[in-house]
Amino acid sequence: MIDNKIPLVDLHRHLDGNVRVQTIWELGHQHGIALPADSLETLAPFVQIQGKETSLVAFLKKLDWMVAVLADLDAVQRVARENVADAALSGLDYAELRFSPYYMAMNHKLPIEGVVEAVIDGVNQGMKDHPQVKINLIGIMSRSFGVDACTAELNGLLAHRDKLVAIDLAGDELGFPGNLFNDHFKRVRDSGLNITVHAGEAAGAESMWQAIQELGATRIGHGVKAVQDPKLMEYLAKHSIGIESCPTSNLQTSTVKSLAEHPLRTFVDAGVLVCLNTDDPGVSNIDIKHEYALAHNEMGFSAAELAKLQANGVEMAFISDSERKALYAAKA
Ligand SMILES: O=c1[nH]cnc2c1ncn2[C@@H]1O[C@H](CO)[C@@H](O)[C@H]1O
Ligand SMILES: [Zn+2]
Repeated sequence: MIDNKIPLVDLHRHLDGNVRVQTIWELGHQHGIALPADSLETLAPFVQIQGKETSLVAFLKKLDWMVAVLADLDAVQRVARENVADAALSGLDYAELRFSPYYMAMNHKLPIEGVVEAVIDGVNQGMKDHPQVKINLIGIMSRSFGVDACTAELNGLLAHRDKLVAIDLAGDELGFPGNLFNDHFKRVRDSGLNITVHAGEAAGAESMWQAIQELGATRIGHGVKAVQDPKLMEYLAKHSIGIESCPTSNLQTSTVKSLAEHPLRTFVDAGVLVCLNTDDPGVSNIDIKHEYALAHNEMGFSAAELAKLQANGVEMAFISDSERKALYAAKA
């Protein structure tokens, strides 16, 4: 299902949505944090989706235990390091790991900038241990905690601007629309970082227009609702706005009722640049190969079409052309 001549990438992957159940268990015990279950087996359903949730916000609750155990910066570093190991083990050549330092810091009042540094350190250690995978980091502003929290979060992220490739906006899209964050993204544009925004997931196509035209997004996370707006579809194709598609996540958040309703095929037919991603692999209990298998077995994509999706991911990556060439060269 995977073309071995094309680099395998995952561009939409939350580091704080990928904490191992075992790690939650160990950190909880190490730091005396009361967990909701008394064995690994009974803990899993609290942090992994069973079937599907009724909404995005319900899905996002599963991540809460993943950050509840981040009692100190060592814990943050460990989780970042393990994320690189997980990416390597799942066969990825390149991944963009995104994380929300405010969300990771808030339970134990860790310093936001310290969390950013601990993530960077952990990822660097992970890359030393697993040199077959190259990682870049995307900083997230978690919109669910409001405008001021996002300002503090952005301050912490921009202090390490040179260690990031982009900034994202994630969380409760319906409750906290993108226009609340216009000023934040003005700062991001001034910093020169790339911009990707979660949009058209819980809210409609208008949220994607806002992300592109006002926030300056050049990639969109999910973008499921674009298919309701033919003008937007045309715009996405014409301007090569990349869609980071995450089919399993879309099912589990009830963004789509079934895979038959998933817009991946519509994007491809309309000439929109789109790639496959995991979103929150720990919460969904999947890896990237699962998404390719799903597209093949349940959504009718041929091997050639999967290869195109795989290559789209490389094209959409926030890397230079020489880095893109190096990724391909390593596969030759
Ligand atoms: O699928 C998603 N849609 C929107 N927000 C998400 C999704 N997955 C995780 N987060 C959000 O990203 C931050 C942690 O990286 C948290 O704000 C979490 O709620
Ligand atoms: Zn996401």
